[in-house]
Amino acid sequence: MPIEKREIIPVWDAVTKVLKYQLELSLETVSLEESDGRYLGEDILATHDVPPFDRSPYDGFAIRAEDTSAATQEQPVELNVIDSIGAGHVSGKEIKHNEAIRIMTGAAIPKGANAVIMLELVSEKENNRITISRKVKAGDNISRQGEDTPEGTTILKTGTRIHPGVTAILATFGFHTVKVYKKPVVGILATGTELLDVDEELVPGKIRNSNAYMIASQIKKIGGEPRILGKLPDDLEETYEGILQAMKETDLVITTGGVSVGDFDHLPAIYKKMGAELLFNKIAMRPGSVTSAAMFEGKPLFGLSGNPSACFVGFELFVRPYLLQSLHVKKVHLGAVTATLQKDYLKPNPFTRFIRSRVEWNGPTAVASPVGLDKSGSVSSLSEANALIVLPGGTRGWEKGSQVMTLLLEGEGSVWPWDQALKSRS
Ligand SMILES: Nc1nc2c(c(=O)[nH]1)N[C@H]1C(S)=C(S)[C@@H](COP(=O)(O)OP(=O)(O)OC[C@H]3O[C@@H](n4cnc5c(N)ncnc54)[C@H](O)[C@@H]3O)O[C@H]1N2
Ligand code: MOO
Ligand SMILES: [Mg+2]
Repeated sequence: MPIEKREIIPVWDAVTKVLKYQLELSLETVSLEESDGRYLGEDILATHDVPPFDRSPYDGFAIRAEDTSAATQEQPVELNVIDSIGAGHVSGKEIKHNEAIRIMTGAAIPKGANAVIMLELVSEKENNRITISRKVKAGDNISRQGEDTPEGTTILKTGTRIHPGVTAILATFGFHTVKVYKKPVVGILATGTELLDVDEELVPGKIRNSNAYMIASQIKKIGGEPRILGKLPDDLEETYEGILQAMKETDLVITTGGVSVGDFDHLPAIYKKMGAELLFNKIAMRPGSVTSAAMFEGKPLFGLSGNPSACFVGFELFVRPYLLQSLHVKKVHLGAVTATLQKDYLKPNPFTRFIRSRVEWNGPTAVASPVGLDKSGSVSSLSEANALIVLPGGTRGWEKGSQVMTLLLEGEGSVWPWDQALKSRS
C-alpha cells in the first residue's frame, strides 16, 4: 500500500493550531490548605489595607520625634514611659510632650507618637524613665497602614498558580476557601502490542509501558489530573473503541504510539474513522516529527509518538500550553534562555531539533550541554535533562560556542519565547 503523503508544518504553526482551542473548565471551591498547585478562578482584590494599621517594625519605644530634636551624646533627652504594649494590643494612652510608650514589633503605633526608636539605642533608667542620645526623625521606624498593599488593589490575577507566596496573600485576606479551576482530566492510552505493565517481568520482544507514567507525571507537574486508562494492542478496532470510550470519560485524550507509517500504526486511520478534524500529523521537528493532533466533538486528541523522548517533547511543546491556556495561565510555554552550546552539531538538518540537555550557569552566562543518547527512542536522557536546546533547521549546522535558545523544563514559563529561535537558518 502506498504511504499517504503528509503535510509537514513548522513547529510554531502546530503550536498555533492547538492554541486556537481551549477547554471550558468550571470552577470549584477548595480549602486553602488543599489549594497548592491549583490555578485561581478569580482575581483577588485587597479587601483591606496591609498592614491594616500603622505599626512598629521593631521592639522599642514609640515617641514624638520632636522631643529628641536637641538630643546629643553629651546631652541626652529623658522621656517618661507611660505604657507598655505588645503585638495584638492597642494602648489606651496618648503620648504627650516628653513621653514614650514601650512597644513591641507588630503593635499598633499609639496616639501622639510619630516615630519608634529601637530598644538597643535607648538607655533605661529607674522609675520608668529612658534617655535618648540621638535625634529621631518623624516617621522613623513606622510601618504605614497600606504601605504593603492598599485596599482595592488587584493583588492576584485569575490563572495564577497557587504557591507558598500566593497562599500567604490568600490567608492575609481571609480566604480560608479558594475558587480554582477544576483540574482538566486527561485520559492516557498507550498503544502497542509490545507493552507490558510496569509490574510485569520482561519477555522477549516486549518492553514496559513507560510513556503512560511519564505523561501522567508531566500532567501532574502542571496541575492536571491524569487518568491512565491502560494499554491497547496494535489492533485498529480495539484502539478505535478504546479512544471513543476515553473521549467520553475525560476532557481530552493523549495516545502514545501508532502515529507513524508502519503496518501497525493505526492512529491515522482511526482519526479518519472517527471523523475527527486533523490539525496536523507531521511537524518539522525532531524528535516527534509524527506528533499528531485532532479535534473530536470539541475535545482534542493528541497522538504523541511512541518513542519516549519524542513523546516527552510532544507533550511539553503542544499539550502543556493547551492545558495551561485552558487554566487561564498567561505564560503557557516553556521558559527560554540563551545559552552557549557545548557541542558541535555540524551536520545540517532540515528539521528543528530539540535536544535534551542540562543548562547550568557559569556566573551570569548559561551553558547548555546535551545529555544522554540523542535518539528519539532514548529514555535515559530524560532523567538528566532540565532543558531542551533548540537548533532551528536549515542548510548549515551549529558549532560549539554558538548562542542558542534553550527551553527550560523547570520554573516559570514564557509568553512567546521561540518565534525567532524557530526561524529556519540558511
Ligand atoms: N519508515 C518510517 N519509519 C519511521 C518513521 C518514518 O518517518 N518512516 N518515523 C520514525 C520516528 S521519527 C518515530 S518517532 C517513530 C514513531 O513511531 P510511533 O509513534 O508510530 O510509535 P510506535 O511505532 O508505536 O513505537 C515507537 C517506539 O516506541 C516504543 N514505545 C511505544 N509505546 C511505548 C510506551 N508506552 N512506553 C515505552 N516505549 C514505547 C515502541 O516499542 C517503539 O520502539 O517511528 C519511526 N519510524
Ligand atoms: O518522530 Mo521521531 O521522534 O522525529 O524521531
Ligand atoms: Mg510506529
